[in-house]
Amino acid sequence: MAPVLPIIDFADWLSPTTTQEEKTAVAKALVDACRTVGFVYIINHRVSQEQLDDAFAWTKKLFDLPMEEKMLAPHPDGPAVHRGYSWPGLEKVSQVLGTKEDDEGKIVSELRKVQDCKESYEIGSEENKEQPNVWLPDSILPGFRTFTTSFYWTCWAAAQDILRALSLGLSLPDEDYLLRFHDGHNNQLRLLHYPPVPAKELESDTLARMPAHTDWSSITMLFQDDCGGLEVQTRQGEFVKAEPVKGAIIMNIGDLLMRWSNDILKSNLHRVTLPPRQDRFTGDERLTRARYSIPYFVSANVDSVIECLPSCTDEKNPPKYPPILHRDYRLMRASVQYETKGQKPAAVA
Ligand SMILES: O=C(O)CCC(=O)C(=O)O
Ligand SMILES: [Fe+2]
Repeated sequence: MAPVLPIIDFADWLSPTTTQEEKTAVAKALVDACRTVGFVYIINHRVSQEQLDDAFAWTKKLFDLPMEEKMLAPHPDGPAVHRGYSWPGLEKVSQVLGTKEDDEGKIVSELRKVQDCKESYEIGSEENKEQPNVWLPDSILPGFRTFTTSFYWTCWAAAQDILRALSLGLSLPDEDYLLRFHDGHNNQLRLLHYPPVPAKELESDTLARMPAHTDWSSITMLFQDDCGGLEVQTRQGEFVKAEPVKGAIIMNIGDLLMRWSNDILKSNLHRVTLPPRQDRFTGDERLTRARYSIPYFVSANVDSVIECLPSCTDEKNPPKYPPILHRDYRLMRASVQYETKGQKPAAVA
């Protein structure tokens, strides 16, 4: 079945003989898709299949380690630093489900009770002093640090093409406009593992892989394995499957760029749920397959002032949001997601 999200081919963007018209066509197609569904597949980008295969192999090796070893690089307590290993249940992607009336008729927030069934490991630039990396001792997984820090910069090379194409497609004053707010040191490479779970737990919402959420980044680039389960909400409100396409980047707009573009580019809800095909289940319990994915979140420098982009406002469309320092925006978002105080997984408590 053909994927339902738009496919943007970057071959023309990257070719040394490309004309300005061809580049503009790629950029306009990208921005058109980002104005509606906010998610696209990007093919013929700079991240080779070999690099991707290696990245998934390292991801599997990491999560195959025993819990005690993974916990030698624990995610720090609280929302300020987002690095290292998060054990299943630590991160709650969407804590406030909505509102409901309590017994006295007062409107209160409905907090989620479902545990997220995933583990993750976050890596940033080694030069980012505000977000220091949390590494395993090298003897536990020799080569992991070297590979992942180099893969971080490979992803950044592909991200720069996308930021340039977005600047051109949005008719910003020049192609490097958005890049000037992004030096690459504030991005985040995330390795994700969703262990096998009984399908009925996901069907009955007692467990979740990743509930519906939007990303906070400027853009996110996601690599997924062939398990499936990622779904994206369209503007009509229905969730459609973002089927695995080998080697493709799934690129989406994050909340920061939506705000920055005066809501012209859309940051849409997405979630990870049951793998779509029956052959993804094994055994009596209908265990789902394990799933691995690798998102790369691209964010502006923390000292950037995020103020409506010049081509996204005119007399009829004044800026909807006041300027905000990116550091303040990030802290505001992180404090909702990570609230831990000394929690540890049962196995290492
Ligand atoms: O695992 C996936 O495919 C999606 C991950 C995701 O949406 C996220 O980490 O924000
Ligand atoms: Fe996401």
